[in-house]
Amino acid sequence: MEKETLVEESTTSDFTKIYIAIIVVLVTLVLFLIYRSRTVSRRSVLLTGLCNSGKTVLFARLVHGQLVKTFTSMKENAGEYIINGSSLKIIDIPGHERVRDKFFDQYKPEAKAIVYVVDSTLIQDEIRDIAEYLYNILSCPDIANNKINVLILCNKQDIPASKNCSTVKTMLERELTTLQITKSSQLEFVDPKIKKSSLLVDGDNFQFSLMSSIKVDFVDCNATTTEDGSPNLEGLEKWLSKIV
Ligand SMILES: Nc1nc2c(ncn2[C@@H]2O[C@H](COP(=O)(O)OP(=O)(O)OP(=O)(O)O)[C@@H](O)[C@H]2O)c(=O)[nH]1
Repeated sequence: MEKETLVEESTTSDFTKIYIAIIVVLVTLVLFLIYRSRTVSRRSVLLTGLCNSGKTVLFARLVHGQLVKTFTSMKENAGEYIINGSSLKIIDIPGHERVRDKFFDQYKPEAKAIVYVVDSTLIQDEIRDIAEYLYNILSCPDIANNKINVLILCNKQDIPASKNCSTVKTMLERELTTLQITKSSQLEFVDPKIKKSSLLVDGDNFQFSLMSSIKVDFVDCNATTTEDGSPNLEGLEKWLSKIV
């Protein structure tokens, strides 16, 4: 009789162990599925920059391998770019001030990298706007926290008045130095504790190399719009092949 009770007890405890194991596996599976559904896979390259910098021409060159006639976009363009046997999704974000933040916010969760296109012929006249939009991108927590790489693409190098990428870099560093001082003092006025969050780098002098979580590269480019002119996308394509 005693033996029977012992056998019964051990069978019951075996069943309990199996039940617990099944529950643990099910809970883990459910948690994993919830985690998977919340993590968006990052495989998009966002083409950003002011109006007329050349994003749509570049998009058409990369995605369709051809030259297109463009006009100011108010909607995004999206397409696949194949490189080294893999594919990246290229998203051309319109540069118009009224819509660019909306589209940037919509696509930043899937960004693997950001290409910031600059019209190198207008850098002197547009430096404030160019630096301000770039500041907004670089100070975006989603971009810094996910260590998203950024390429500053100095476009329209076929035009003699254009500045090359090392001049563009120097001009942007100077402007971003001013910008982060202005932004941080404005914020300090509102709340001294949030001053630090507005700085792109520690210290007053901004340099791209001092940014701790975002790597910023520079390359020259021309997406050339004439039928007979050959484009130069070599630097851009090399960079894309590294991040794919
Ligand atoms: N010469 C020259 N012109 C270019 C180059 N890339 C673009 N363009 C011209 O610049 C103008 C603007 O090009 P888009 O590609 O429409 O500019 P975008 O950045 O998409 O502009 P939005 O749609 O307003 O954001 C067009 O007239 C293009 O033909 C280039 O490398 N060289």
